[in-house]
Order: sequence, then structure tokens, then C-alpha cells
Amino acid sequence: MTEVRTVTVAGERPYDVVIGRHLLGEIAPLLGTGVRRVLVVHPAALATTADTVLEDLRAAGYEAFGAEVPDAEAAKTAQVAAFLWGVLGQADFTRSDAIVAVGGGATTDLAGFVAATWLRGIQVVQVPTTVLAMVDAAVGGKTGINTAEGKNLVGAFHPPAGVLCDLAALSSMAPFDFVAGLAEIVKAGFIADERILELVEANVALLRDPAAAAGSDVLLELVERAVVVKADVVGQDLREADLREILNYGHTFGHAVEQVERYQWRHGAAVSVGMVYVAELARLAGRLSDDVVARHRAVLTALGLPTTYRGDRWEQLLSAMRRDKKSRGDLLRFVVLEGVGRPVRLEGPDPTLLVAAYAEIAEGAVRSSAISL
Ligand SMILES: NC(=O)c1ccc[n+]([C@@H]2O[C@H](COP(=O)([O-])OP(=O)(O)OC[C@H]3O[C@@H](n4cnc5c(N)ncnc54)[C@H](O)[C@@H]3O)[C@@H](O)[C@H]2O)c1
Ligand SMILES: O=C(O)C(=O)C[C@@H](O)[C@H](O)[C@H](O)COP(=O)(O)O
Ligand SMILES: [Zn+2]
Repeated sequence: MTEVRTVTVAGERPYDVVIGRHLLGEIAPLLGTGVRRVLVVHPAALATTADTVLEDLRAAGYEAFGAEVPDAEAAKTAQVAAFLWGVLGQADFTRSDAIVAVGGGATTDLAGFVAATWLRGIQVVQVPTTVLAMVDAAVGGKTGINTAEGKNLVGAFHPPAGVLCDLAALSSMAPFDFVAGLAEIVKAGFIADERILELVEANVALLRDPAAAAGSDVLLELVERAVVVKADVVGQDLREADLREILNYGHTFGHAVEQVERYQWRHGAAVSVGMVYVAELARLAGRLSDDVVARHRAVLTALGLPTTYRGDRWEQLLSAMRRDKKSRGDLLRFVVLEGVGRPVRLEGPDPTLLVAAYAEIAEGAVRSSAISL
């Protein structure tokens, strides 16, 4: 029998993250009682999976509708959210009805946001189909869309009713999309669970092959461990009053890269560079050792993820970073490490340090940390 792991997320309404293989038939139990209509939101790439989900839900007695949304980041717009509000309105969705999201993090962020806002909040069950969405986006109730000014600038905290992680779905992923998702697993390792880093470091070849990884015990353990890290944090601080900020490690710079690149970079790839940037910032601020910075570069490079960025975009990056949600007024705030598993905040760093850290990751630049090696 396929092994199933369940992680419960604490909160006002606790919910389960179920991790296993070939689990698609298990959506109905997560919907709870009283639901009659269900909208299944998915991109074209997941149309076949969504059809299976629709058939299962109809067979279980639900009135189930499908709604196809644009792929990836193009889904996270006010226009697409308005399209879904229209679909819900036309089909008379009430507060006892529900949304099921089938797709990567862009789909789960969008569908979660629409669920949070329709009638001021209906249930959403998340069925993440990328490794990134399984370990991060679908868990924790952060939902949102982008605006022209930046990433995730409009959103709501709206925890799901349940999350179903079917690792079998990952075998069809493009290799780079798969490893991009591993960046968030590596993030969980650096902020909270060193065993994650050890497992990744020992299994790089396997993890660069989505089909092989999808069937492995290593991936099951990595997904479970990363979900445990996320569940532990969001269970204590859903609304990001303080602790939850640690999940934003690497995101201040990473989100800025995504915006400057007009979302042509995958989120995980941008977070990969963002983690190296902030590791360098912490080193330059005297907080982090050379070894841990080198470990960032080594593990991310081994996975095939980027650790450098073009060197001629500082003004645009800085302006995007000012709109980061951790900023307070003119104060830029970063999550930095003082060691593996020891995240702290660095508030209002000297601007010369910000530029110096950029020089350390800029393509073509000679790194001072490289010189000292
Ligand atoms: N809410 C949160 O806490 C949170 C956390 C992390 C990331 N995010 C957000 O998640 C998004 C990134 O998510 P992502 O990396 O999953 O990207 P994504 O949703 O853009 O998916 C990446 C690509 O993979 C394809 N895909 C999805 N499942 C597939 C499958 N099983 N087989 C083949 N192809 C498949 C998609 O169609 C897409 O082209 C970003 O918008 C990011 O901001 C949110
Ligand atoms: O769950 C969180 O909190 C995170 O910060 C997780 C991040 O990986 C994720 O990308 C999140 O969407 C970023 O949130 P934002 O508030 O910086 O937009
Ligand atoms: Zn992220």
C-alpha cells in the first residue's frame, strides 16, 4: 500500500496536509459536510487531471464545474480573479460551496484568493501539482495576486480546508520547474531543519530527475519535512505578525528579480538567487560565516539553480525591494541567518552593504568572498 503522511496545521480551523501517491480520489473527504457546488480551477496543463477530479466529484454527488485559467504567473491578475468571480456568480455559489485548486503555486495563490474574497470567504481545498506548491504555496493560507507595481501586493490570509499532495503528479514536471520548487525546500532547510540540507546534498542526481524523484522515499521525506517546517510556523503566526517572516528568507531580493524580469523567471529560481544575496548581506554585516554562505552556493548550484544575476539592474531591484511586505515606511527589513536554523531580522542595513552584496552575486563581477578563498 502507498505510504501516506499527514501533517496537521494548527489554527482557528486546523486542517490536514495529506502527502502520498495516487491520492486524487481523496478530495471529497477534505471538503467536509454541507458542500453542494464545487469549482475546480486549473491551468490548461492540468486539464486531464482536473477532468478526473471533476468526474470523481460528480460521482460523489457534487455539482462540479471546471474553470481554466492562464498558466503560471499570468493567472495571478485582477482580471483573472474577476473572471472567476463571474463564474461563481453565474453558477450561484453560496457560502456552503467550495473551490478546489489543481495546479502549481500560481493557481493555488489565485484560487485561494478568489475563495477568500467570494462572499467574503468560502472553503478552498488545495491540490498542488508542483513540488513548490506542495511544500509551500498550498500550505499556510497566504493567497494573492500581483499588480503592475509588484508581486503579491493584493491578497488575504485564508487557510484551506485541506491540502492533498499527490507526489505521482510530479513525474510529468519539466526538470527546471521541478528543481525551481526545490529552492523552497532548501529554504526550509536553511531556516529550520538542517537534515533537509543533508538529504538534498546527498541526493542531488536523483533530485534533478523529476520522474525518478517523484517515486522516491527521499522526496517523500523532503516534502514532509518542509511541510512540517511551514506548518509549525503558520500554525503559530498565520498573519505574519513576526515569526512567519522567516518563511520569506531570500524573497526580498527574489521577488524583486521576478518583477524586473516581468515574471519570466520561475519563483523558485529567483528565490535561489535571493537566498545567496541575503546570505552575502548577512556575511558582510558580520552575522554569517563564510562556510554557510558557501553552502548556499554549493547546494543550489548542485541542483542546477541560479546563484547570480545581471549586474546592471540595481536601481530597479532596490525600488522593487522597497515594496516588500516586510518594509515598514522607508525601513528595509531582511530575514538573515546567523547560522543554519537561526533566522533573525536585519533592519535598515547600511546602503553600502546592500550594494556590496549585489556585487557579490552580480554576473561578471569579481567577488570579494571569492578572492579570500
Ligand atoms: N502562498 C504562498 O505561501 C506561496 C509560497 C511559495 C510560492 N508562492 C507562489 O507560487 C508561485 C510559483 O509556484 P510554482 O513554482 O508551482 O509555479 P507555477 O504555478 O507557475 O507552475 C510552474 C509550471 O509548472 C506547470 N505544472 C504544474 N503542475 C505540473 C505538473 N504536475 N506537471 C507538469 N507541469 C506542471 C504549470 O503549468 C507551470 O507552467 C508564485 O506565484 C509564488 O509567488 C506562494
Ligand atoms: O508563507 C509565507 O509566509 C512565505 O513567505 C512563503 C513564500 O515562499 C511565498 O513565496 C510567499 O508567497 C511570499 O509572500 P509575500 O508576503 O512576500 O508576498
Ligand atoms: Zn516563495
